[in-house]
Amino acid sequence: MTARNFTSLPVVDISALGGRDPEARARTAAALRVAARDVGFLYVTGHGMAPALFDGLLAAATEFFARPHDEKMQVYIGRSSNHRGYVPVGEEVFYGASKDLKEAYDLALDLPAADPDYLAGNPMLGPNQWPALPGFRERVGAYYDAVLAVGRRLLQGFAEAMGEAPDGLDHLVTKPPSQLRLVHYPFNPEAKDATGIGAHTDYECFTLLHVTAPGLEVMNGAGVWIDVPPMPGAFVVNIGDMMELWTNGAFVATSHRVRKVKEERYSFPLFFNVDYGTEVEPLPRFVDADHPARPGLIAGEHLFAQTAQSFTYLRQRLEGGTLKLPETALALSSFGQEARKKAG
Ligand SMILES: O=C(O)CCC(=O)C(=O)O
Ligand SMILES: [Fe+2]
Repeated sequence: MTARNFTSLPVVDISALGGRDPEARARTAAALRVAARDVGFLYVTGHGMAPALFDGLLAAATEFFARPHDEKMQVYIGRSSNHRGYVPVGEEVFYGASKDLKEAYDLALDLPAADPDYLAGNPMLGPNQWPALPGFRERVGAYYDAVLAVGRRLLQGFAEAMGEAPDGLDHLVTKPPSQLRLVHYPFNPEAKDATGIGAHTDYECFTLLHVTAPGLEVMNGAGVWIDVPPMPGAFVVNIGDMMELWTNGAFVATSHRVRKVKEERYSFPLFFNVDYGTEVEPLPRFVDADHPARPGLIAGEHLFAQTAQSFTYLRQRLEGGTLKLPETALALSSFGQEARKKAG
């Protein structure tokens, strides 16, 4: 078995990140580098998040998804200009045209309505749409703040793993379009062939995922789907498109999917991103004659372009001409193993 033909995920304890012991930090960064290069997915322990935050998030999500459809549609994502709110079953269609069997509630950094980027029409930045459920905003907001702080520490570990100074990327994260999704996969015994979520890579730097049940599968270098069961107390972390690009493909944005669920399932990915306007291009140390630099991208435009191609309400705005894709927009599945397969 070569390292890229992994059959399980590495586990990395990140408690040394942000600490005072540079050697322990460097060992953590080295472990992150191996995991990012050989697998693109890992379990992260030692993150320090209190269990009550997960419990509060799950309770809030359970209450929200149990509300009647009409009530959830009061915060329908298509009512927002910055991609926040309720995503009903069937709204999202991934590459390969699988209609996912899931509903979601999407939020991100909760900016004031007076934020200049929001007022200027940025499609990803601005305020959240909050449902009128007592305690929802408090519990979900507390989780968001805590997981984003873990993400900032992890970014320092990945920066060092890429050969940068640990704080070398911090200045790129001042107002990031880092989205938290509350995803509910209902159990449907009738569904014969529905995937929970079609195969894809994540569009940001990396993802911190908390799930309640098995179902996630990741593709290894041989194209074989590997099960990723939840590990209690650990985050599942995966490399996204931006880190694949910074490393010119040395780190892999590993394709993943959720197969048809055998039980009701909740999942909570936090997609950690850099600021909307960040120009991401391969770092020079990853470029040589055998590895020519891939074209760069604007982080937020990439996120928006990918999102706009997979959400029905945005595709309708594109078709209706009220919305335009950025000029640099790539097709879906331009990263990860699927892209490698397409390239032959
Ligand atoms: O539900 C999961 O386990 C993964 C969800 C996911 O991959 C995503 O939302 O991007
Ligand atoms: Fe994903």
